[in-house]
Amino acid sequence: MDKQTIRMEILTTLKKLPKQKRMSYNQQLISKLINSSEWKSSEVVGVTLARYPEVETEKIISAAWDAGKKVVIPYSGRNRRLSFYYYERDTPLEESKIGLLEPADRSEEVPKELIDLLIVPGLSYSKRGYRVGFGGGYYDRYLADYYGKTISILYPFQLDEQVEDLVEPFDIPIQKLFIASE
Ligand SMILES: Nc1nc2c(c(=O)[nH]1)N(C=O)[C@@H](CNc1ccc(C(=O)N[C@@H](CCC(=O)O)C(=O)O)cc1)CN2
Ligand SMILES: Nc1ncnc2c1ncn2[C@@H]1O[C@H](COP(=O)(O)OP(=O)(O)OP(=O)(O)O)[C@@H](O)[C@H]1O
Repeated sequence: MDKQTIRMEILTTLKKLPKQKRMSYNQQLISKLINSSEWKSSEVVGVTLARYPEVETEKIISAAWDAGKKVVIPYSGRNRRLSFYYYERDTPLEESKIGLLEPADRSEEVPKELIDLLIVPGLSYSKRGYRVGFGGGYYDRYLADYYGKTISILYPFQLDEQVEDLVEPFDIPIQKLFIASE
């Protein structure tokens, strides 16, 4: 199976997921996350503004703010380069070409050395933390010289050892996966 097929299959499954199930998974993930040492030891957390049917991140962002952490969100720039910016309740956003919400004011990029924890989005993962994302390699490029902590949060069906067969030299595994249980 190739990456494109995996992407389509997982997107289909995500879209079919009943609301109740989705809510219960999200609940589990947020509690696993906020009880983790990775979370507790981080002051600056990088996270995406997830869009349906991705795994939700809204409550993670609120939890970070409530815990007094700073949140940074990505902008997908030229040459598939990500840059991160502080995100607060009143931060102006704009819609990207593919419909993601991204920071409108990009005058002050947050250097990657300041980001303690990156919550990396993806569609499918192997146990070792290799991932298939939306394509583009934005995160692979960013992670190539990122030395902070990386985690991903996922629903049980997003774990797939077939991802191991698709690992390419530029792929960088996520350090820790938080997986909702059935
Ligand atoms: N919610 C969310 N935000 C995220 C990601 C994600 O997976 N989820 N990303 C995870 O990586 C980055 C953005 N990923 C992207 C992946 C593909 C394309 C894309 O297909 N772009 C079109 C058009 C771009 C252009 O014309 O330059 C293309 O490449 O054809 C854009 C961004 C950062 N933000
Ligand atoms: N460090 C890097 N330097 C240059 N090109 C890279 C690097 N990492 C990945 N790439 C390129 O980016 C593309 C990666 O696409 P892939 O389908 O693996 O993306 P993905 O991991 O699913 O997406 P994303 O990381 O955006 O969520 C490949 O074409 C690869 O050549």
